[in-house]
Amino acid sequence: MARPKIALIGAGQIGGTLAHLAALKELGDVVLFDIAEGTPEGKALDIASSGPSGKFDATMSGTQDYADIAGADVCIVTAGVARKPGMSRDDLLGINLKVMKSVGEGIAKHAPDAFVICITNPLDAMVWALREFSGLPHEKVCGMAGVLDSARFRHFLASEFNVSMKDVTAFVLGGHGDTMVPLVRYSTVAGIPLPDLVKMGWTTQDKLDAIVQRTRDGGAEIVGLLKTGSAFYAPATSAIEMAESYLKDQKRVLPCAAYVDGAYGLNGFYVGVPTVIGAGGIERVVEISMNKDEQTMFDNSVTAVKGLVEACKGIDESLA
Ligand SMILES: NC(=O)C1=CN([C@@H]2O[C@H](COP(=O)(O)OP(=O)(O)OC[C@H]3O[C@@H](n4cnc5c(N)ncnc54)[C@H](O)[C@@H]3O)[C@@H](O)[C@H]2O)C=CC1
Ligand SMILES: O=C([O-])CC(=O)C(=O)O
Repeated sequence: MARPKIALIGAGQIGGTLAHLAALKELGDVVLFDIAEGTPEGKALDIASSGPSGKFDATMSGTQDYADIAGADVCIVTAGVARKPGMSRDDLLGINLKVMKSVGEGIAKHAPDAFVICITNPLDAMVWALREFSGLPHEKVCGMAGVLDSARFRHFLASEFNVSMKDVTAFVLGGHGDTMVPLVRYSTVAGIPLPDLVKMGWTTQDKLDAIVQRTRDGGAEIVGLLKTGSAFYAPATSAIEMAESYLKDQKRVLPCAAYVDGAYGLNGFYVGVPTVIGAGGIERVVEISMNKDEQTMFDNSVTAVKGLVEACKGIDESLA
């Protein structure tokens, strides 16, 4: 059977890391697409040359021509601009919306059967716009954010408790912005919910609150440290987890920005929710019950994303 084809639209920091991870995990052959001449070709050659020592079989190529993504099984989109210190993700909306238009049209023309994972920020509005521009089925277009935000939460919790990250579960829902919703009640160590761990004296409510806030600020913390761009190792690893679940029909339960139509009282809206990812794409949106506080936080986050979607419609009339 032929290897799957993975098209990476954007060959910058995340795109290059995605290509390397896809190769090391032998998920398929990789095509890197970027408007910056030489960048995708150079990264493809560099990663391909790591194959003999990395011990993988995968072809790598770089291109500026959308025709080369033809027949891709998965497209992961990182094309656009990343923020710098002092900026919010939302400041990227105008510039990255234009990029989503050309990417959406390119995918629609050359890889209409692909499972598309958008990473470009501001994530929830960009994945909505990318779906609109591409016209692909909603279940085949999603956004990566919840896996990353949950991974950060798990990392901080594991450090606090001095336990393996493997035994920590966490769910972060809502939009990928300041209003994201780390769900403490649904986050556990070996199945024990965090509120119980506070009662058991493993940590204090104040420390847990600080970890929740650090999770919300996780992207900005790294932007402040790097100064020239934003996080890329963890974002790429998170998207690869989603791509792998699709390609291998693993049916992983992963939080991602998915089209929600009916669940959570939403009618046709992209926001971070738990999903099942398998060969059908987003096969299911998992609706969990929320208490009053959680619902209020989720509603605030939905309102923030709605504002960004409206801003997109104001910029590009074809979206209105
Ligand atoms: N959803 C999430 O959780 C996260 C999202 N991000 C976002 O991902 C995006 C990419 O981040 P990085 O890879 O660090 O940025 P980067 O600047 O390293 O790479 C972006 C690449 O996109 C290319 N590009 C620009 N316009 C293009 C177009 N029209 N067509 C094709 N390629 C184009 C650029 O030449 C550049 O190589 C940013 O918007 C960033 O904010 C970053 C981290 C996490
Ligand atoms: O913070 C940023 O600009 C990039 C991002 O979305 C993240 O790392 O969570």
